[in-house]
Amino acid sequence: MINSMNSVLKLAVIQMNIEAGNPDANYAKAQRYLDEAVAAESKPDVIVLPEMWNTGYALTEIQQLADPRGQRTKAMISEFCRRHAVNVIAGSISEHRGDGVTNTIYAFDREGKEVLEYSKIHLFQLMNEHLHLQAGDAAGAFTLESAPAAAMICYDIRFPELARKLALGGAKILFVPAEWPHPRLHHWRTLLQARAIENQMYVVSCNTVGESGGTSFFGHSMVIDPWGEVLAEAAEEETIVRAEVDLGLADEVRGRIPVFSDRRPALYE
Ligand SMILES: O=C(O)CCC(=O)C(=O)O
Repeated sequence: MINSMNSVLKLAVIQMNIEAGNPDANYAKAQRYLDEAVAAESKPDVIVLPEMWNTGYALTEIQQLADPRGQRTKAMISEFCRRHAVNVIAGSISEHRGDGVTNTIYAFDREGKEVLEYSKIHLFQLMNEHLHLQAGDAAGAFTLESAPAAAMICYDIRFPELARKLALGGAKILFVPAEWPHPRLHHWRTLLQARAIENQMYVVSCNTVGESGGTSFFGHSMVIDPWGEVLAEAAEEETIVRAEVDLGLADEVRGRIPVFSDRRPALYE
């Protein structure tokens, strides 16, 4: 466990191609990448998966394909976390909740205990999410090894109010699983860096790669520090992005430029 004396975390971000409409293939691939991530000499503390990694954007079949109450995903990830004593931000999956399907992140700690369930609250109309998915109704704050952390999903990063709320709640690191496509690479990079700089926190994004239904996903998963420096960035192929972060830097940056205490919310909220 980390504490105030040890806030360094090794990250492994799994940037993978997802086969739309083929959960069995995607669960098998995710398992292979998880195994590869922990096999490294420098074992990660936290592993991150991308958005909708079980089904991809097979939205017209999503009712049949989504994981009922997330049971298959939760069993697989929880067991993996326990076996390897590692935290996993299980990207997001399509979860069937009985009355509809949500785009939901789970996070599990080193004991295999679920510490976060967050369903995407802003559905992306350009890709018809609003026609097939139910939006969540709560923000994604959680605790990662004693530190305040948060998660948002893909399109959510266009809503700075959400990231600010999570940062005001104390989050020092924000995880962003995504399936973000061409041609908006400059939006992706700029928005992620902006969320890191304005909220003085780490941003860890995990995008997909490959083609699906005429849409091309560009990868470029990124680890950005609270100054906005890019510590690691993938290209457009499948890969595991590895980086080390020190959550103490968020406190240091917040101390040097006291954005939070300088806010004048009465004038603009
Ligand atoms: O906001 C964007 O440009 C992309 C968002 C997106 O692809 C998503 O939320 O799935």
